Amino acid sequence: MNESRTILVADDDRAIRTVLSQALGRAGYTVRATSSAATLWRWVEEGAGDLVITDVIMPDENGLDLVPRIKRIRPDLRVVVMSAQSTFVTAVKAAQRGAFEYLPKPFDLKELLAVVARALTAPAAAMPQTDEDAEGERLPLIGRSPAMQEIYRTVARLTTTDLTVMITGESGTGKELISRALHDYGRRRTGPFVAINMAAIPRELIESELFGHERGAFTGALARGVGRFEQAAGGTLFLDEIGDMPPEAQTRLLRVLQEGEFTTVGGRNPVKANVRIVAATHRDLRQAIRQGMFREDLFYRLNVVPIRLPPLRERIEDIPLLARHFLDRAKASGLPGKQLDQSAIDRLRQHAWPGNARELENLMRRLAALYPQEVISGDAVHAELMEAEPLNDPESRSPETLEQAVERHLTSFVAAQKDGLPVRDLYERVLAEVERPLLRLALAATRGNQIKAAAMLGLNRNTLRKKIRELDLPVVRGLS
Ligand SMILES: Nc1ncnc2c1ncn2[C@@H]1O[C@H](COP(=O)(O)OP(=O)(O)OP(=O)(O)O)[C@@H](O)[C@H]1O
Repeated sequence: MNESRTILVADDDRAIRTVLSQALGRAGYTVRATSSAATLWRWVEEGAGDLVITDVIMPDENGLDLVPRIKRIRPDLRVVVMSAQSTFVTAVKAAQRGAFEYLPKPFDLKELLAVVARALTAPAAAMPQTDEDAEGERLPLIGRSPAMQEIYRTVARLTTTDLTVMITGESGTGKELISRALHDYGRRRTGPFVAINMAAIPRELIESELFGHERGAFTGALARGVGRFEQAAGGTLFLDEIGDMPPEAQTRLLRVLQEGEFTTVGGRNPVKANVRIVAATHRDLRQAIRQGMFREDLFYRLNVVPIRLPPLRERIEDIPLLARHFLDRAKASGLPGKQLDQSAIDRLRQHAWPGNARELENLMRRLAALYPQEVISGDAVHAELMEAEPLNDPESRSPETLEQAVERHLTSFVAAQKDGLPVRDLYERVLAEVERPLLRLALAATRGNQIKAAAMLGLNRNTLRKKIRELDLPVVRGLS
Protein backbone atom coordinates (compact mmCIF):
# COMPACT_ATOMS: atom_id res chain seq x y z
CA MET A 1 0.00 0.00 0.00
CA ASN A 2 2.97 2.24 0.73
CA GLU A 3 4.26 1.85 -2.83
CA SER A 4 1.92 4.45 -4.13
CA ARG A 5 3.07 7.09 -1.64
CA THR A 6 5.97 9.33 -2.56
CA ILE A 7 7.99 11.17 0.03
CA LEU A 8 10.07 14.23 -0.84
CA VAL A 9 13.17 14.57 1.30
CA ALA A 10 15.32 17.72 1.44
CA ASP A 11 18.52 17.82 3.45
CA ASP A 12 21.97 19.12 2.52
CA ASP A 13 23.60 16.34 4.52
CA ARG A 14 24.18 13.42 2.18
CA ALA A 15 24.38 10.89 5.04
CA ILE A 16 20.92 11.85 6.26
CA ARG A 17 19.51 11.62 2.73
CA THR A 18 20.95 8.14 2.38
CA VAL A 19 19.70 6.90 5.73
CA LEU A 20 16.22 8.32 5.18
CA SER A 21 15.99 7.02 1.63
CA GLN A 22 16.96 3.53 2.75
CA ALA A 23 14.66 3.41 5.76
CA LEU A 24 11.67 4.83 3.91
CA GLY A 25 12.40 2.66 0.87
CA ARG A 26 12.49 -0.44 3.06
CA ALA A 27 9.13 0.56 4.50
CA GLY A 28 7.76 0.55 0.95
CA TYR A 29 7.65 4.26 0.13
CA THR A 30 9.01 5.87 -3.00
CA VAL A 31 11.58 8.52 -2.07
CA ARG A 32 12.89 11.54 -3.97
CA ALA A 33 15.73 13.24 -2.19
CA THR A 34 17.48 16.54 -2.83
CA SER A 35 20.07 18.74 -1.14
CA SER A 36 18.43 22.03 -2.09
CA ALA A 37 15.30 23.90 -1.09
CA ALA A 38 14.92 25.11 -4.70
CA THR A 39 14.57 21.57 -6.06
CA LEU A 40 12.12 20.65 -3.31
CA TRP A 41 10.06 23.72 -4.19
CA ARG A 42 10.05 22.77 -7.88
CA TRP A 43 8.77 19.26 -7.06
CA VAL A 44 6.05 20.69 -4.85
CA GLU A 45 5.01 23.15 -7.58
CA GLU A 46 4.84 20.30 -10.08
CA GLY A 47 2.40 18.51 -7.78
CA ALA A 48 4.76 15.68 -6.89
CA GLY A 49 4.90 13.85 -3.57
CA ASP A 50 2.46 12.91 -0.79
CA LEU A 51 4.61 14.15 2.07
CA VAL A 52 7.61 16.44 2.58
CA ILE A 53 10.42 15.89 5.05
CA THR A 54 12.74 18.87 5.16
CA ASP A 55 15.75 20.06 7.09
CA VAL A 56 15.82 23.66 8.36
CA ILE A 57 19.27 24.94 7.41
CA MET A 58 19.97 24.40 3.72
CA PRO A 59 22.41 26.37 1.59
CA ASP A 60 19.85 28.14 -0.56
CA GLU A 61 16.89 28.63 1.75
CA ASN A 62 15.67 28.02 5.26
CA GLY A 63 13.33 25.02 5.33
CA LEU A 64 11.07 26.75 7.85
CA ASP A 65 10.47 29.61 5.38
CA LEU A 66 9.39 27.09 2.82
CA VAL A 67 6.61 25.61 4.97
CA PRO A 68 4.06 28.48 4.66
CA ARG A 69 4.77 28.72 0.92
CA ILE A 70 4.11 25.01 0.49
CA LYS A 71 0.92 25.24 2.56
CA ARG A 72 -0.29 28.14 0.41
CA ILE A 73 -0.11 26.27 -2.89
CA ARG A 74 -0.80 22.76 -1.55
CA PRO A 75 -2.63 23.02 1.77
CA ASP A 76 -3.08 19.24 2.05
CA LEU A 77 0.57 18.37 1.61
CA ARG A 78 1.99 17.68 5.04
CA VAL A 79 5.46 18.80 5.98
CA VAL A 80 7.69 17.25 8.62
CA VAL A 81 10.54 19.50 9.72
CA MET A 82 13.76 18.13 11.16
CA SER A 83 16.48 20.18 12.71
CA ALA A 84 19.76 19.83 14.52
CA GLN A 85 19.18 23.24 16.07
CA SER A 86 16.94 21.59 18.56
CA THR A 87 15.77 24.64 20.44
CA PHE A 88 12.38 25.55 21.75
CA VAL A 89 12.10 28.41 19.26
CA THR A 90 12.61 26.08 16.27
CA ALA A 91 9.85 23.83 17.61
CA VAL A 92 7.52 26.81 18.02
CA LYS A 93 8.28 28.19 14.55
CA ALA A 94 7.68 24.82 12.93
CA ALA A 95 4.28 24.50 14.63
CA GLN A 96 3.23 28.05 13.87
CA ARG A 97 4.17 27.92 10.23
CA GLY A 98 2.01 24.88 9.76
CA ALA A 99 4.44 21.95 9.91
CA PHE A 100 2.73 18.66 10.71
CA GLU A 101 5.50 17.58 13.05
CA TYR A 102 8.92 18.64 14.19
CA LEU A 103 11.73 16.18 14.78
CA PRO A 104 14.85 17.27 16.63
CA LYS A 105 17.99 15.58 15.27
CA PRO A 106 19.26 13.03 16.01
CA PHE A 107 16.07 11.02 15.93
CA ASP A 108 15.25 7.41 15.96
CA LEU A 109 14.30 5.91 12.59
CA LYS A 110 11.39 4.12 14.21
CA GLU A 111 10.09 7.44 15.43
CA LEU A 112 10.46 8.90 11.95
CA LEU A 113 8.53 6.03 10.39
CA ALA A 114 5.78 6.44 12.97
CA VAL A 115 5.53 10.16 12.20
CA VAL A 116 5.45 9.47 8.44
CA ALA A 117 2.67 6.91 8.87
CA ARG A 118 0.70 9.36 10.96
CA ALA A 119 1.26 12.23 8.55
CA LEU A 120 -0.02 10.16 5.64
CA THR A 121 -3.13 8.88 7.40
CA ALA A 122 -4.20 11.41 10.05
CA PRO A 123 -7.52 12.98 9.15
CA ALA A 124 -7.26 16.51 7.83
CA ALA A 125 -7.58 19.02 10.63
CA ALA A 126 -7.71 22.73 10.11
CA MET A 127 -4.00 23.35 10.52
CA PRO A 128 -3.64 26.39 12.67
CA GLN A 129 -1.23 28.71 11.03
CA THR A 130 -0.11 32.15 12.00
CA ASP A 131 1.58 34.30 9.41
CA GLU A 132 3.53 36.24 11.89
CA ASP A 133 5.98 34.53 14.21
CA ALA A 134 5.47 34.89 17.90
CA GLU A 135 8.77 36.21 19.09
CA GLY A 136 7.48 37.01 22.57
CA GLU A 137 9.96 38.56 24.90
CA ARG A 138 12.97 36.30 24.44
CA LEU A 139 12.23 33.76 27.06
CA PRO A 140 14.92 31.12 27.09
CA LEU A 141 13.98 27.56 27.85
CA ILE A 142 17.23 25.73 28.40
CA GLY A 143 17.82 22.03 27.93
CA ARG A 144 18.42 19.65 25.03
CA SER A 145 17.67 16.39 26.78
CA PRO A 146 15.16 14.13 25.03
CA ALA A 147 12.73 14.82 27.89
CA MET A 148 12.89 18.58 27.26
CA GLN A 149 12.66 18.13 23.48
CA GLU A 150 9.42 16.27 23.99
CA ILE A 151 8.15 19.13 26.13
CA TYR A 152 9.16 21.73 23.54
CA ARG A 153 7.21 19.84 20.90
CA THR A 154 4.12 19.67 23.08
CA VAL A 155 4.35 23.32 24.09
CA ALA A 156 4.99 24.37 20.49
CA ARG A 157 1.87 22.56 19.31
CA LEU A 158 -0.14 24.10 22.12
CA THR A 159 0.83 27.64 21.13
CA THR A 160 -1.53 27.35 18.16
CA THR A 161 -4.51 26.40 20.37
CA ASP A 162 -6.37 27.66 23.42
CA LEU A 163 -6.57 24.24 25.07
CA THR A 164 -6.42 24.03 28.85
CA VAL A 165 -3.10 22.72 30.10
CA MET A 166 -2.16 21.02 33.36
CA ILE A 167 1.52 21.16 34.26
CA THR A 168 2.82 18.83 36.93
CA GLY A 169 6.30 18.56 38.33
CA GLU A 170 8.29 18.92 41.49
CA SER A 171 8.96 22.32 42.91
CA GLY A 172 11.46 24.32 40.86
CA THR A 173 11.18 22.24 37.67
CA GLY A 174 10.02 25.23 35.64
CA LYS A 175 6.23 24.99 35.75
CA GLU A 176 5.74 28.74 35.82
CA LEU A 177 8.30 29.21 33.07
CA ILE A 178 6.44 26.76 30.79
CA SER A 179 3.16 28.50 31.48
CA ARG A 180 4.78 31.79 30.44
CA ALA A 181 6.12 30.17 27.28
CA LEU A 182 2.61 28.95 26.43
CA HIS A 183 1.42 32.52 26.77
CA ASP A 184 4.32 34.43 25.25
CA TYR A 185 4.38 32.30 22.10
CA GLY A 186 0.67 31.57 21.98
CA ARG A 187 -2.32 33.13 20.27
CA ARG A 188 -3.12 35.28 23.28
CA ARG A 189 0.34 36.77 23.62
CA THR A 190 -0.88 40.34 23.12
CA GLY A 191 -3.27 39.87 26.05
CA PRO A 192 -2.32 39.82 29.73
CA PHE A 193 -0.67 36.93 31.60
CA VAL A 194 -2.10 36.76 35.10
CA ALA A 195 -0.85 34.33 37.74
CA ILE A 196 -2.50 33.36 41.00
CA ASN A 197 -1.01 30.99 43.56
CA MET A 198 -3.67 29.04 45.46
CA ALA A 199 -1.25 28.17 48.24
CA ALA A 200 -0.37 31.81 48.89
CA ILE A 201 -3.86 33.25 49.38
CA PRO A 202 -6.00 32.81 52.51
CA ARG A 203 -8.71 30.25 51.74
CA GLU A 204 -11.59 32.58 52.43
CA LEU A 205 -10.30 35.14 49.93
CA ILE A 206 -9.64 32.82 47.00
CA GLU A 207 -13.06 33.12 45.39
CA SER A 208 -13.06 36.89 45.52
CA GLU A 209 -9.47 36.98 44.23
CA LEU A 210 -10.47 34.79 41.29
CA PHE A 211 -13.85 36.19 40.39
CA GLY A 212 -13.86 39.62 42.01
CA HIS A 213 -16.45 40.95 44.45
CA GLU A 214 -19.11 43.60 44.71
CA ARG A 215 -19.00 46.38 47.23
CA GLY A 216 -20.26 45.08 50.57
CA ALA A 217 -20.13 41.43 49.48
CA PHE A 218 -18.37 40.58 52.74
CA THR A 219 -16.98 42.42 55.75
CA GLY A 220 -14.13 44.57 54.55
CA ALA A 221 -15.28 44.70 50.91
CA LEU A 222 -15.41 48.47 50.86
CA ALA A 223 -15.20 48.81 47.12
CA ARG A 224 -15.81 46.60 44.11
CA GLY A 225 -12.81 44.34 43.52
CA VAL A 226 -11.70 43.10 40.11
CA GLY A 227 -10.85 39.39 40.04
CA ARG A 228 -8.10 37.60 38.16
CA PHE A 229 -10.55 36.17 35.62
CA GLU A 230 -11.45 39.71 34.62
CA GLN A 231 -7.85 40.94 34.71
CA ALA A 232 -6.76 38.10 32.44
CA ALA A 233 -9.51 38.71 29.86
CA GLY A 234 -8.11 38.10 26.38
CA GLY A 235 -5.02 36.48 27.85
CA THR A 236 -3.88 33.58 30.02
CA LEU A 237 -4.79 32.77 33.61
CA PHE A 238 -2.14 30.71 35.42
CA LEU A 239 -3.61 28.80 38.37
CA ASP A 240 -0.54 27.83 40.34
CA GLU A 241 -0.66 25.15 43.07
CA ILE A 242 -4.16 24.19 41.96
CA GLY A 243 -3.99 21.18 44.32
CA ASP A 244 -4.22 23.61 47.23
CA MET A 245 -7.54 25.06 46.13
CA PRO A 246 -10.22 24.79 48.82
CA PRO A 247 -13.31 22.69 47.99
CA GLU A 248 -15.83 25.53 47.68
CA ALA A 249 -13.59 27.39 45.26
CA GLN A 250 -13.11 24.14 43.30
CA THR A 251 -16.86 23.83 42.89
CA ARG A 252 -17.15 27.41 41.71
CA LEU A 253 -14.26 27.07 39.30
CA LEU A 254 -15.77 23.90 37.86
CA ARG A 255 -19.01 25.75 37.19
CA VAL A 256 -17.19 28.56 35.46
CA LEU A 257 -15.34 26.11 33.25
CA GLN A 258 -18.56 24.29 32.39
CA GLU A 259 -20.59 27.38 31.69
CA GLY A 260 -17.95 29.69 30.31
CA GLU A 261 -19.10 32.52 32.52
CA PHE A 262 -18.71 33.64 36.12
CA THR A 263 -20.35 35.95 38.60
CA THR A 264 -18.48 38.07 41.08
CA VAL A 265 -18.85 37.33 44.79
CA GLY A 266 -22.04 39.12 45.79
CA GLY A 267 -22.85 39.92 42.17
CA ARG A 268 -25.70 38.71 39.98
CA ASN A 269 -24.82 39.31 36.39
CA PRO A 270 -22.83 36.62 34.69
CA VAL A 271 -19.69 37.78 32.91
CA LYS A 272 -18.27 35.83 29.97
CA ALA A 273 -14.94 34.23 30.83
CA ASN A 274 -12.35 34.89 28.16
CA VAL A 275 -9.19 33.27 29.44
CA ARG A 276 -6.92 30.42 28.50
CA ILE A 277 -6.30 28.38 31.61
CA VAL A 278 -2.98 26.86 32.53
CA ALA A 279 -2.93 25.08 35.88
CA ALA A 280 0.07 23.69 37.75
CA THR A 281 0.75 21.62 40.80
CA HIS A 282 3.55 19.71 42.47
CA ARG A 283 0.98 17.43 44.13
CA ASP A 284 -0.21 14.08 42.92
CA LEU A 285 -3.77 15.09 42.06
CA ARG A 286 -4.94 11.54 41.48
CA GLN A 287 -4.00 10.76 45.03
CA ALA A 288 -5.71 13.96 46.22
CA ILE A 289 -8.84 12.77 44.38
CA ARG A 290 -8.70 9.41 46.12
CA GLN A 291 -8.38 11.21 49.44
CA GLY A 292 -11.40 13.33 48.66
CA MET A 293 -9.36 16.54 48.59
CA PHE A 294 -9.73 17.33 44.91
CA ARG A 295 -12.80 17.10 42.69
CA GLU A 296 -12.42 14.50 40.01
CA ASP A 297 -14.70 16.34 37.58
CA LEU A 298 -12.60 19.50 37.96
CA PHE A 299 -9.45 17.47 37.39
CA TYR A 300 -10.75 16.21 34.03
CA ARG A 301 -11.76 19.73 32.99
CA LEU A 302 -8.26 20.99 33.71
CA ASN A 303 -6.23 17.99 32.59
CA VAL A 304 -7.08 18.45 28.90
CA VAL A 305 -3.42 18.44 27.93
CA PRO A 306 -1.11 17.21 30.68
CA ILE A 307 2.54 18.22 30.69
CA ARG A 308 4.83 16.50 33.15
CA LEU A 309 8.09 18.29 33.84
CA PRO A 310 10.80 15.82 34.77
CA PRO A 311 12.94 16.52 37.83
CA LEU A 312 16.46 17.72 37.09
CA ARG A 313 17.97 14.41 38.28
CA GLU A 314 16.18 12.70 35.38
CA ARG A 315 17.87 14.94 32.82
CA ILE A 316 21.36 15.50 34.13
CA GLU A 317 22.59 16.12 30.58
CA ASP A 318 20.87 19.52 30.85
CA ILE A 319 22.85 20.54 33.94
CA PRO A 320 25.92 22.06 32.21
CA LEU A 321 23.81 24.27 29.90
CA LEU A 322 21.49 25.33 32.69
CA ALA A 323 24.38 26.11 35.03
CA ARG A 324 25.97 28.25 32.28
CA HIS A 325 22.65 29.99 31.71
CA PHE A 326 22.21 30.78 35.41
CA LEU A 327 25.80 32.11 35.67
CA ASP A 328 25.08 34.37 32.68
CA ARG A 329 21.89 35.54 34.35
CA ALA A 330 23.78 36.24 37.58
CA LYS A 331 26.28 38.29 35.59
CA ALA A 332 23.54 40.22 33.84
CA SER A 333 22.16 41.14 37.25
CA GLY A 334 25.47 42.70 38.24
CA LEU A 335 27.32 39.79 39.88
CA PRO A 336 30.87 38.89 38.73
CA GLY A 337 31.14 36.60 35.67
CA LYS A 338 32.35 33.04 36.40
CA GLN A 339 33.33 29.86 34.57
CA LEU A 340 32.93 26.24 35.66
CA ASP A 341 35.76 23.79 35.13
CA GLN A 342 35.17 20.13 34.26
CA SER A 343 35.41 18.96 37.88
CA ALA A 344 32.74 21.47 38.86
CA ILE A 345 30.42 20.17 36.17
CA ASP A 346 31.09 16.59 37.21
CA ARG A 347 30.22 17.44 40.80
CA LEU A 348 27.00 19.19 39.73
CA ARG A 349 25.97 16.08 37.84
CA GLN A 350 26.31 13.96 40.97
CA HIS A 351 23.94 15.99 43.08
CA ALA A 352 20.29 14.87 43.45
CA TRP A 353 18.77 18.39 43.09
CA PRO A 354 15.70 18.06 45.30
CA GLY A 355 15.00 21.74 44.56
CA ASN A 356 15.52 21.22 40.80
CA ALA A 357 16.37 24.13 38.49
CA ARG A 358 15.67 26.66 41.22
CA GLU A 359 18.21 25.02 43.52
CA LEU A 360 20.78 25.08 40.72
CA GLU A 361 20.00 28.72 40.03
CA ASN A 362 20.46 29.63 43.71
CA LEU A 363 23.74 27.74 43.88
CA MET A 364 25.08 29.52 40.78
CA ARG A 365 24.12 32.90 42.22
CA ARG A 366 25.83 32.09 45.51
CA LEU A 367 28.99 30.97 43.76
CA ALA A 368 28.97 34.04 41.52
CA ALA A 369 28.56 36.30 44.53
CA LEU A 370 30.88 34.63 47.01
CA TYR A 371 33.55 32.61 45.25
CA PRO A 372 36.69 34.69 44.75
CA GLN A 373 38.24 32.93 41.71
CA GLU A 374 36.96 33.33 38.20
CA VAL A 375 37.04 29.60 37.47
CA ILE A 376 34.91 27.55 39.83
CA SER A 377 36.26 24.10 40.78
CA GLY A 378 34.56 20.87 41.80
CA ASP A 379 35.80 21.38 45.37
CA ALA A 380 34.13 24.76 45.56
CA VAL A 381 30.85 23.29 44.29
CA HIS A 382 31.15 20.43 46.76
CA ALA A 383 31.82 22.74 49.70
CA GLU A 384 28.89 24.95 48.75
CA LEU A 385 26.51 22.00 48.34
CA MET A 386 27.53 20.56 51.71
CA GLU A 387 27.19 23.94 53.35
CA ALA A 388 23.76 24.53 51.88
CA GLU A 389 22.34 21.10 52.61
CA PRO A 390 21.05 21.53 56.18
CA LEU A 391 20.09 25.15 55.60
CA ASN A 392 18.33 24.49 52.36
CA ASP A 393 15.40 26.80 52.13
CA PRO A 394 12.40 24.54 52.68
CA GLU A 395 10.57 26.52 50.00
CA SER A 396 13.04 25.40 47.37
CA ARG A 397 12.78 21.73 48.28
CA SER A 398 10.24 19.30 47.06
CA PRO A 399 8.17 17.89 49.87
CA GLU A 400 9.49 14.56 51.06
CA THR A 401 7.75 11.62 49.41
CA LEU A 402 6.04 9.02 51.56
CA GLU A 403 8.71 6.51 50.63
CA GLN A 404 11.48 8.90 51.64
CA ALA A 405 9.76 9.63 54.96
CA VAL A 406 9.31 5.95 55.75
CA GLU A 407 12.88 5.20 54.80
CA ARG A 408 14.18 7.99 57.01
CA HIS A 409 12.26 6.67 60.00
CA LEU A 410 13.22 3.09 59.39
CA THR A 411 16.87 4.07 59.08
CA SER A 412 16.86 5.94 62.36
CA PHE A 413 14.95 3.11 64.04
CA VAL A 414 17.53 0.60 62.87
CA ALA A 415 20.39 2.89 63.89
CA ALA A 416 18.92 3.18 67.38
CA GLN A 417 18.87 -0.59 67.96
CA LYS A 418 21.73 -1.37 70.31
CA ASP A 419 21.88 -5.02 69.41
CA GLY A 420 21.35 -4.60 65.72
CA LEU A 421 18.12 -5.44 63.94
CA PRO A 422 15.49 -7.61 65.55
CA VAL A 423 16.05 -10.59 63.33
CA ARG A 424 12.64 -12.19 63.46
CA ASP A 425 9.52 -11.25 61.54
CA LEU A 426 10.74 -7.80 60.60
CA TYR A 427 8.49 -7.56 57.54
CA GLU A 428 5.30 -8.40 59.42
CA ARG A 429 6.28 -6.24 62.35
CA VAL A 430 6.95 -3.14 60.33
CA LEU A 431 3.72 -3.44 58.36
CA ALA A 432 1.74 -4.01 61.55
CA GLU A 433 3.42 -1.08 63.29
CA VAL A 434 2.53 1.28 60.44
CA GLU A 435 -1.18 0.54 60.75
CA ARG A 436 -1.86 1.99 64.15
CA PRO A 437 -0.28 5.45 63.66
CA LEU A 438 -1.76 5.65 60.15
CA LEU A 439 -5.30 5.06 61.40
CA ARG A 440 -4.73 7.46 64.29
CA LEU A 441 -3.60 10.14 61.82
CA ALA A 442 -6.59 9.64 59.55
CA LEU A 443 -9.00 9.76 62.50
CA ALA A 444 -7.34 12.89 63.85
CA ALA A 445 -7.45 14.57 60.43
CA THR A 446 -11.16 13.88 60.13
CA ARG A 447 -11.84 14.68 63.79
CA GLY A 448 -13.00 11.18 64.49
CA ASN A 449 -15.40 10.97 61.55
CA GLN A 450 -15.06 7.32 60.58
CA ILE A 451 -16.86 7.72 57.27
CA LYS A 452 -14.43 10.40 56.15
CA ALA A 453 -11.46 8.58 57.64
CA ALA A 454 -12.40 5.41 55.74
CA ALA A 455 -12.71 7.41 52.51
CA MET A 456 -9.33 9.04 53.11
CA LEU A 457 -7.70 5.69 53.77
CA GLY A 458 -9.45 4.00 50.88
CA LEU A 459 -10.86 1.41 53.29
CA ASN A 460 -14.32 0.04 53.63
CA ARG A 461 -16.14 1.56 56.65
CA ASN A 462 -16.66 -1.81 58.27
CA THR A 463 -13.04 -2.74 57.78
CA LEU A 464 -12.03 0.46 59.50
CA ARG A 465 -14.39 -0.23 62.42
CA LYS A 466 -12.96 -3.70 62.77
CA LYS A 467 -9.41 -2.43 62.78
CA ILE A 468 -10.22 0.28 65.31
CA ARG A 469 -11.51 -2.47 67.61
CA GLU A 470 -8.60 -4.80 66.95
CA LEU A 471 -6.00 -2.12 67.53
CA ASP A 472 -7.94 -0.72 70.44
CA LEU A 473 -7.84 2.81 69.09
CA PRO A 474 -9.71 5.52 70.99
CA VAL A 475 -13.02 6.52 69.38
CA VAL A 476 -14.22 10.09 69.65
CA ARG A 477 -17.88 9.69 70.49
CA GLY A 478 -20.59 11.70 68.88
CA LEU A 479 -18.56 12.73 65.84
CA SER A 480 -18.55 9.64 63.72
N1 LIG B 1 14.37 24.81 31.35
C1 LIG B 1 14.71 25.94 31.99
N2 LIG B 1 15.45 26.86 31.36
C2 LIG B 1 15.80 28.01 31.99
N3 LIG B 1 15.45 28.32 33.24
C3 LIG B 1 14.72 27.44 33.92
C4 LIG B 1 14.30 26.20 33.33
N4 LIG B 1 13.56 25.54 34.24
C5 LIG B 1 13.50 26.31 35.33
N5 LIG B 1 14.19 27.47 35.16
C6 LIG B 1 14.34 28.56 36.16
O1 LIG B 1 14.29 27.97 37.44
C7 LIG B 1 13.53 28.76 38.34
C8 LIG B 1 12.36 27.95 38.86
O2 LIG B 1 11.41 27.75 37.83
P1 LIG B 1 9.84 27.96 38.06
O3 LIG B 1 9.57 29.05 39.03
O4 LIG B 1 9.19 28.03 36.74
O5 LIG B 1 9.53 26.55 38.75
P2 LIG B 1 8.15 25.99 39.33
O6 LIG B 1 8.08 24.57 38.92
O7 LIG B 1 7.03 26.90 38.94
O8 LIG B 1 8.41 26.06 40.87
P3 LIG B 1 7.33 26.07 42.09
O9 LIG B 1 6.51 24.83 41.95
O10 LIG B 1 8.21 26.03 43.29
O11 LIG B 1 6.57 27.34 41.93
C9 LIG B 1 13.10 29.98 37.56
O12 LIG B 1 14.01 31.04 37.80
C10 LIG B 1 13.18 29.54 36.12
O13 LIG B 1 13.42 30.62 35.28
